[in-house]
Amino acid sequence: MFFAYMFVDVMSPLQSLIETQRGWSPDAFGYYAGAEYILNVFGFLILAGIILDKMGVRFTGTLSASIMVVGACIKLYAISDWFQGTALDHWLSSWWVSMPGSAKLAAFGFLIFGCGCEMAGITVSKAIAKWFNGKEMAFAMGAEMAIARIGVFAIFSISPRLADWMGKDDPTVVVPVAFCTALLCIGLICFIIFTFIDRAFDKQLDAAKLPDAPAEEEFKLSDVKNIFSSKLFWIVAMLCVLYYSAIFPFQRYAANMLQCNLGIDATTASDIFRWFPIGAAALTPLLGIYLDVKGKGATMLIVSAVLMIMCHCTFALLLPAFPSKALAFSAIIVLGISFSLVPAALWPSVPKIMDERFLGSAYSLIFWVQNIGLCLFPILIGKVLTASNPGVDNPMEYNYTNPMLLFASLGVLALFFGIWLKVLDSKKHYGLEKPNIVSNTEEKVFESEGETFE
Ligand SMILES: C[C@H](NC(=O)[C@@H](N)CCCCN)C(=O)O
Repeated sequence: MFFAYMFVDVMSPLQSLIETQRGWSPDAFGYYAGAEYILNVFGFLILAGIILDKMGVRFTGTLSASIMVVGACIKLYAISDWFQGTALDHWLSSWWVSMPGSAKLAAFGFLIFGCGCEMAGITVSKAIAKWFNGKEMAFAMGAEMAIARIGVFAIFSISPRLADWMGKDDPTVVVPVAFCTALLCIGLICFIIFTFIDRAFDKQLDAAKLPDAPAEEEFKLSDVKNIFSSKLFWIVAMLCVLYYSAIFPFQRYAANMLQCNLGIDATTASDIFRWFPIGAAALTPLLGIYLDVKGKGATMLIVSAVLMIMCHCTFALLLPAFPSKALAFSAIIVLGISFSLVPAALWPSVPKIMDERFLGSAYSLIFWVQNIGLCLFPILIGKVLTASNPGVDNPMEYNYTNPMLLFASLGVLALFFGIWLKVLDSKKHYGLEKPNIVSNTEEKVFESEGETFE
């Protein structure tokens, strides 16, 4: 996931460079960024969850890592000089002309990569739930997410520098993308090694099972229907989509937003923004430990939404009026804290309320709803940015107030769902506020076939 998250954001600090070098407008950049999620939204993620529950972690993980490598290679080719001027480039550039051929093919590669990346995300969550069942699961998930966030930190730090590899006068997006593609190949090899370790772990689990233990229930397609008909599922999924839509799409535009508000170059903007994932990386595992030992998951979700609203309002209204690096830096750090609370509380809560046999599908359905937002919001933000800046050609002069207010409004809605979840939890005792370690020994709410959360 470290390498996958690096690849996801490798172009984020280079928005202005790709605009000047390949003619991608903010709109085109928005379409490219949203492409990561398109196939997932059109059902691939649901299929991925079913594959995961049917075929297991080892098969699905290897498949997903391979898909990421294929998608990355397509994107690398699309932005390379080799693709420029080819027949395919001419043909792709001949229709929907506001989206250059390179942007269309890069978006296609990113779409393939996105299928692998999300499939890998649910696989990793299910694998952690299996390996840490009854133990420090929230800490383990927090640590995994922290490693992924360090990937984002790393890529925001090195991407602009790798782009200058050939010299500051001749920057290129190809070197950073090629570098991350190579890392994905290493990631695939790492996962193949993990499959051997996981097989050995399964043997240990089988050996530890009592001979007369009841056979585990198999995953059934009707489980998907049951998950969909649950109110609690929808609250969790809505909270997830609203919150994450104000984070990941923001990440794509953040560097440029800082450049425009502070009048700084891409490297300086990335150097400020990279502390956002680092703050999240440092805190998520600690909050995971807190959740394992003390609980308070639903409260964490509420606090997180409040912090996010404050930060996006700062970027929308305060930073343009008081363009200070210190202010930008403080808001980025607070947003990092917010971004450690939701993941630390949300993902480890899912195994508390879902049965293990359809945990893959449960994660995939939440990811699916989330992906709809992650797909649409970069596009919407690109459109709002273009509409709010009529006649502005210089990518250093955009006014980001409206896009940032849109992100803040998502936070307000997420806050509403967080409060609803907490109220429901206190009435129906789902155990979301309880410590993780204790609740693992208690009965899951979603126990028997056909039963919904309530
Ligand atoms: C674990 C969680 N991941 C997700 O929410 C993914 N569905 C989205 C990942 C976006 C980058 N492709 C997280 O990172 O908190």
